[in-house]
Amino acid sequence: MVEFDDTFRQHLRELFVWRRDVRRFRSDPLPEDAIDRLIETACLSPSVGLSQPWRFVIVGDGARRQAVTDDFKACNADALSCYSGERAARYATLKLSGLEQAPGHLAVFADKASDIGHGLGRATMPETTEYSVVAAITAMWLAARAEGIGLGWVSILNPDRIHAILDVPRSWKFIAYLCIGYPEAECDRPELEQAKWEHRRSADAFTLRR
Ligand SMILES: Cc1cc2c(cc1C)N(C[C@H](O)[C@H](O)[C@H](O)COP(=O)(O)O)c1[nH]c(=O)[nH]c(=O)c1N2
Repeated sequence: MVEFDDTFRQHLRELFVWRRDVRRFRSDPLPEDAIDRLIETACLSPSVGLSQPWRFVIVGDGARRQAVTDDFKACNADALSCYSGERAARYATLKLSGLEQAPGHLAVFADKASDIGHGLGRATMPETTEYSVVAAITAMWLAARAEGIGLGWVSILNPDRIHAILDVPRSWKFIAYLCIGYPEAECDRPELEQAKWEHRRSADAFTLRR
């Protein structure tokens, strides 16, 4: 049996504290097998009915990467136009993707048509397919940080455009586009907190007791 001691638990807590959404990447490349290893770890995640609905697309093609970056720029301009006044001015200063610097691009989808798992757990809550994929992304995020690799989740994208750019099956639902690389800096506070956009609140703020 494997046991985890206090030192491990302390380190694990530090891993949670120091995991960041990274938008600023150094230009040095990742080890050749880094993304495959992260995918392997992600595949150890829980999934509804053991359906393993995650589908990963490693995006290495320059034209496709550029098309995703262009889509981000268009979506981000639209997002900016939804704010006004001081909030708009602040939004305009935020760096919300590392698409142009990150050596690794990874798109993640949920396969809504797969019969792996034989539907167990999904009849009343079909959205558990997507939840399972998000669980896998979280595992990957932490595993990456544990080896000094940063991961940045980009959602300011048009899912239909991403489908077309990456030419994946229609039954795959777009979940995340991840930038992966070595971070320029480490920090124990979210970048959005440093930029005074939002702050992390204590667990009490989100916990009811009945
Ligand atoms: C589903 C989802 C989608 C996004 C994000 C996260 C998640 C979970 N985040 C990252 C988000 O801003 C970040 O997690 C919080 O600000 C907290 O910071 P840390 O992750 O603790 O560094 C994110 N960040 C960003 O710069 N551009 C984006 O499009 C997104 N989209």
